[in-house]
Amino acid sequence: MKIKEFKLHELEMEMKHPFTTSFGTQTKRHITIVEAVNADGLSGFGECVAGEDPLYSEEFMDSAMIAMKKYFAPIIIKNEISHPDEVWDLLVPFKKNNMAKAGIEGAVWDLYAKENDRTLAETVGGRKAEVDVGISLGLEDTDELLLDRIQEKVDEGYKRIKVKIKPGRDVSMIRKVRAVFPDIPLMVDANSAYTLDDTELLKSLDEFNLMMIEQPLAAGDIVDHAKLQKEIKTPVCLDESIDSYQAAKAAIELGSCEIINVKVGRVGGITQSKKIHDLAERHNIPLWCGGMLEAGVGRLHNIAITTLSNFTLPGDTASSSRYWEEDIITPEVVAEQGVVQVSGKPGIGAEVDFNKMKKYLKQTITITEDDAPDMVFFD
Ligand SMILES: O=C(O)CCC(=O)c1ccccc1C(=O)O
Ligand SMILES: [Mg+2]
Repeated sequence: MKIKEFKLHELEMEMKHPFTTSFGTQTKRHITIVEAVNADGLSGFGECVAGEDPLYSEEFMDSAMIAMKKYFAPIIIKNEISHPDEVWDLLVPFKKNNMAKAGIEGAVWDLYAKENDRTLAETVGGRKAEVDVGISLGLEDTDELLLDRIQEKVDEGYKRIKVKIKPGRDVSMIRKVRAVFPDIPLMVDANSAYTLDDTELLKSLDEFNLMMIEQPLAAGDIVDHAKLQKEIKTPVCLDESIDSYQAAKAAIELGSCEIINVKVGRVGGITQSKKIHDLAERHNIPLWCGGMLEAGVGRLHNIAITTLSNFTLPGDTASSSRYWEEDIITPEVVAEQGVVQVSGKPGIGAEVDFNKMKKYLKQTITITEDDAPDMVFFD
C-alpha cells in the first residue's frame, strides 16, 4: 500500500467535566487526528493521544506534532508497504515517541482495513461482536460528589468503576465507597503517586476487595512494583510502566504485575499492542484497554484492540457523551449497559465528521512526497 499524503488535524476540545488525577486536572484536550490518504483519495484515521504537557509520559502534543511532521509521516510516505506491521519497523530506529508513532500507524491500519473492505477489529485479529466497558472517574472535590458520580455510572450499567486516588484521598475515601457500594467491581488508579515507603498504606487497601490497584509507583518502574506485589494481596496493574513490549516482558518475568492496562498510544501502536497481547496471553496475564481521554477516532481504535481474546477485563472506553458535548465521529461511541457494539463497517467503523471536527480545528498540516526529504539517518 502507498500513502500519498498525511494530514495532521490539530484539535482543541473542551471536556464536559474536568478530569483530575494525582498529576493534575484536565479541562480540555489537545488532540491530533492523523489522516492517511492513498492515491485513490481513500482516508484512514488514527489519533495521537499525547497529553498537553509531559505529565503522564515524556511525550506532549507539541513534541508529537514535530515527530510526526518531521520524521514519521515522511518516512512512511517514502516507503511502499505491504502491511501496517511494517510501519513499526520503519519507525523503530527513532527512539520512543510512541504516541506519535501510534498516531501515524493507527491511520495506516485504518486505511489498510478499508482498502481490504474489512473492519479494523477483524484486521487486527479480533473476534468479538461487542465489548464490555467500564469507566474511569477522576478525583472529585469531595468524597460525597464522588459517591454521586459512582451512583450515576452504576445506574448506566458500566461493568466496572475505576477511581483515581492520591495521598490523602485514598483509604478513607475508598472505605466510604465500599460502605455504599460493597459489591461493585471496583479498582483504583494512583498514577504513580506512591513509593515503597507507602507499602503499609497500600496494603490497607487489601480490605476493600479491589479488582486491582493501577500504577501505584513511579512511571517506568518495574522492580519496586515487583517488591510491592509480594507485599499486597490486591493485584497490581501497570499502565505508565508498560511503554514497550520489552517493558511488558520484564514486568511479567519479574512478577511486577498481575494485570496490564494496554494503551495503543503508550506502547507505540496496534502492532506492538498485539505483540504484548500475545505475550501476556501466554503468561495468563489478563489485559484491558485503558484510555487517554480520546476523541472518537481513538475510542474506535481502543474498541478494535479490545476485541482480541486476552482483553478479558472491562476497559476505560466509555461513551463519547461522557467526555464531549459533540464527538467528531458519526455515529458516536455508545455504551449501552456497559456494552459497546463493534461496528460491521470497514475500518474504524464510523465516519470522521469534518463538519463537527472543524469546530475544534486549530490547524491542519499536510505532508506530501515533496515534504519528505531523503532521510539521511539510515538507508
Ligand atoms: O480515557 C479515560 O476515560 C480516562 C483514562 C484515565 O484514567 C487516564 C486519563 C489520562 C491520563 C491517564 C489516565 C490513566 O488511565 O492513568
Ligand atoms: Mg492509568
